[in-house]
Amino acid sequence: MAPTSLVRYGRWISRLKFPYSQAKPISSPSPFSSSAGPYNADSASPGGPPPIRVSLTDSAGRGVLATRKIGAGELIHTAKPLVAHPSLSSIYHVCNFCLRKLQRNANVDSDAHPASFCSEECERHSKVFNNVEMEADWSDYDNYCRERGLKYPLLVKRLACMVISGAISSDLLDILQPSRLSTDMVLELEEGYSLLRKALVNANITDERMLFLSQEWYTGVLARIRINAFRIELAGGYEDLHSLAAACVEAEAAVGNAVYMLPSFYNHDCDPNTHIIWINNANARLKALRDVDPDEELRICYIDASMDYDARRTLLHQGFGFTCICARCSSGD
Ligand SMILES: C[S@@+](CC[C@H](N)C(=O)[O-])C[C@H]1O[C@@H](n2cnc3c(N)ncnc32)[C@H](O)[C@@H]1O
Repeated sequence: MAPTSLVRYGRWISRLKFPYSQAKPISSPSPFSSSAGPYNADSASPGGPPPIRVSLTDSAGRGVLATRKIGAGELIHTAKPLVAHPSLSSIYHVCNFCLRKLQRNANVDSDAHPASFCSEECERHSKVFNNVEMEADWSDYDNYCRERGLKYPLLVKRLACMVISGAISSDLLDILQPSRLSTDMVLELEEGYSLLRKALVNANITDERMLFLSQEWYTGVLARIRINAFRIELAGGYEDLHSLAAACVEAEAAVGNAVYMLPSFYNHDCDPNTHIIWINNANARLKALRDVDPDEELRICYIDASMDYDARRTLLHQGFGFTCICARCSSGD
């Protein structure tokens, strides 16, 4: 059965407010600006929108399909985060907005507030969350994340601050697929929710501005982030595949995590035809790994493809909650 076209790229992109990715002309030097286009949040060639569409697939929900032939190595599109947050171990070393590594002479001594930025531009863009974030004391919440090794609640905290500041609507992520959370998992989230609420109440954020902040909202956002967040490792200037492969082997720990809109619709394949990379900051680049035919689905690999069959299946099941139906898995490789 041919995939049913659900959404043309530009339709929903124009419906949503993008805090990290306001549509700007090409001349705007936003840190998340792509090379072109009025929707430079998720854009590729100067000539128009990316050569993709989001459609229903036969067996893996919605997916991203090529609308024309795409050549190996071609940049399909770029994508700016809807929300990004440095990992706690990187917080003094990367830009609090775009996750770019800070220069050594940046003001990041141990007494400095973690909100360091790589440029005035990033500092200005960060106002969508930073004014609210700076009002609260996050020590208990951050400790809760640190002690449990949790990274996604940091993204929820930032999203909540964006909603409070009026930069985004509280339903921004609703379009994304949520993961199924067990009752035990939901109970575990209660502590994070009450710590987030407490930090904001103590910062005198009014009830009116926190109307959206129910436990249901917190759980729903985390359930979506869990499936759709990307762990960001910067390749730092490596663009070609061989150099990137070498860079990945040497890569330091992730600088942070981010959620995107379009990249969230890419399904997984253990032998992918597309990959997502980050060069200097959280601005993602989706590139074809081989020639792709029109109407062929573009798939990325969510995990380390070099793992064996059993390890891949366990990880995909535990981390993403699905049993992979890709051709490689079907062949038992
Ligand atoms: C990041 S979302 C991708 C977009 C998603 N299909 C949607 O409709 O929004 C990941 C989810 O897509 C589905 N999926 C992705 N790749 C798959 C695969 N190879 N086999 C089966 N399901 C897959 C799973 O439900 C998974 O949890």
